[in-house]
Amino acid sequence: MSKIIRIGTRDSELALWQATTVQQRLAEIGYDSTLIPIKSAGDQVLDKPLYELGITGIFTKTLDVAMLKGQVDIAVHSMKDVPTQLPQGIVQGAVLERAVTHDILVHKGLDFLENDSPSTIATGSLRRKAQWLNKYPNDRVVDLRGNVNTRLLKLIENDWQGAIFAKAGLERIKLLPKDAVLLDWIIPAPAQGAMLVVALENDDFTRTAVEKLNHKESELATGVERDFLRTLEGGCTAPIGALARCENEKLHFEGVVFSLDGKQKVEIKKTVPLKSADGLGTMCANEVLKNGGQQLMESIRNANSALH
Ligand SMILES: NCc1[nH]cc(CCC(=O)O)c1CC(=O)O
Repeated sequence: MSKIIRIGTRDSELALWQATTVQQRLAEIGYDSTLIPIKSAGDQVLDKPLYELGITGIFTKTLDVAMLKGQVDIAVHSMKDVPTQLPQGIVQGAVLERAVTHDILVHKGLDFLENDSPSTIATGSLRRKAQWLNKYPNDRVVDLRGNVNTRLLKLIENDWQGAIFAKAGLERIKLLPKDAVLLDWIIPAPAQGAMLVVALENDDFTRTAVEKLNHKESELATGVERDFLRTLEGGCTAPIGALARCENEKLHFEGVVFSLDGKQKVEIKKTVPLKSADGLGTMCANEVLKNGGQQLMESIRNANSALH
């Protein structure tokens, strides 16, 4: 039996690039597909910081609903935007080979790094904010929302020295400035740089097709990072970073949770043989919780609930 696979996607340039990539990859292995762009709630509310909206999965929910209603067969997501708990009936179909994982700084000249006066850096991410303030405690971090294109425009329009982006996102839509600075000291979001295809659990035809796009090492690394996040977060948004890399049959992991002001952190680093990487994310999260992470997460939860 053959059918045309309907690919649900957000309608931002980045999301469309990612969905088109999946469409091409499916075509290469003999499957026809069609793109169905759908506006997500996360793209519609632009005047509030994401963490104030207090919902995880704001970018993915609309597509989940479309899939559960039978309007699309798969959805393509930036994996870091996908909640660690997938909705009932929806499963991970494939993790595509991961692109660069790190953040970069887009700026208007780097003189601000040398002089002593405080700079203003824009980001909507608690994780980026906390890590920037940890390194540059005198700087000001302002909120920045919208899709990648919108955020680049806002940087140009405002009197800020720079803004932080995922390198992978800007590369994909060919908007990465040549002089952007790699922020390799910022630990990325769990699964940053990876694309996830989700499918319906009971759709064997589509799952068999999509499975062929899965990249084993990317699946393993992002799985460990998301286990770390899932164990720590308890459903709330928090400044959590995690990065796993596979190298020479080993998996290198680092994970961290920061206080909102970036002043405190609890981190962990571990290297294990690839074969025994399975429970690593959960184990590392439990160690972080034991070493002060629990108190950090509680104060973050209290600050979050004061917002709502
Ligand atoms: N939060 C939005 C988002 N989700 C995924 C990407 C980029 C691609 C990726 O990180 O996989 C971005 C943009 C950004 O963080 O600058």
